[in-house]
Amino acid sequence: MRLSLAQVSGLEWGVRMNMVTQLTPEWRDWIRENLARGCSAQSLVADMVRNRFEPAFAGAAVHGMQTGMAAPTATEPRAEGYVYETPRLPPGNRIIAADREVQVALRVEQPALAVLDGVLSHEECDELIRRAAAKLQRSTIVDPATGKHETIADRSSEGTFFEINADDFIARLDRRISALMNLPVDHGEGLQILHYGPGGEYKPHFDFFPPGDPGSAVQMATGGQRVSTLVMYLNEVEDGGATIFPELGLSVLPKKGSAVHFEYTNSRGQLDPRTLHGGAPVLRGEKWIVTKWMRQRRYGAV
Ligand SMILES: O=C(O)CCC(=O)C(=O)O
Ligand SMILES: [Fe+2]
Repeated sequence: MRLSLAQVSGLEWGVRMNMVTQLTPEWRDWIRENLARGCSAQSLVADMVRNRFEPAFAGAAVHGMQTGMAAPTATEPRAEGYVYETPRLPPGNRIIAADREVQVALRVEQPALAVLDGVLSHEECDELIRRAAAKLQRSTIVDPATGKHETIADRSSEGTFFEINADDFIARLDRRISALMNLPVDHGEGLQILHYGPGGEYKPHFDFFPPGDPGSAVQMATGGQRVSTLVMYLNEVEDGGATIFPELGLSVLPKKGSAVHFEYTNSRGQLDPRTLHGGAPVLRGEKWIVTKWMRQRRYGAV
């Protein structure tokens, strides 16, 4: 059973400003069939935008299905494409992550996703907010065409980041997160802090770089593709602000010190389109998160 985006996050989410941000099964089939016929992703996105799809959503949907369909071999399940391997996140009800014991609250197998409690202490959450508030800037995303960071309307939040091992406090968190995500510290991008005020949201997107976009090559030149994400919640949100997974009908509600972890690049380099996700609008209060993205290879000097 899959819930539609509208059911997951309220009616204003599915059709926003008269723009469509959800896929019916008919549109899904249309994309799949046209990609199989050899139509370019660009032409499909253009057709969708003419049919009132929100451009960023259309791009993410087409690229997601394209990567999900990419390079299957005779032994792989053709319909789904993505081959699920042993999750990187360690098994068990509790995970010892360097200096802290983390509780697993929920696991999903496909995609490999888990909700984790107690990743950060409340004091650590407060300290991260205090440090970030001092240097907040408007968030940027990677422009698909140029690979440059641009401010866009789809992501109404402010953010800042901390270099890997910036100081003892950040280094301790980087080590803990690396143990939890089961990848070396130097595969990680610097911790990224985001702040959403009332109405702030992050529309559904993929964290991996879409393979067809010219800008992705720029992003992937160092460290390769992103492989997994840990979104940690730094405060309690009065209402709204869930991390939503439209393909799963799953909403993860923010809880101070908890996190959601998901994996989307396997050892073959395939990308899992089921990890489409977004930050639903904050209805009341504010939302602070800190995100860690891990790469296939060494990303930065440590
Ligand atoms: O705000 C959220 O819950 C999701 C954030 C997110 O998707 C990201 O940081 O990549
Ligand atoms: Fe994301």
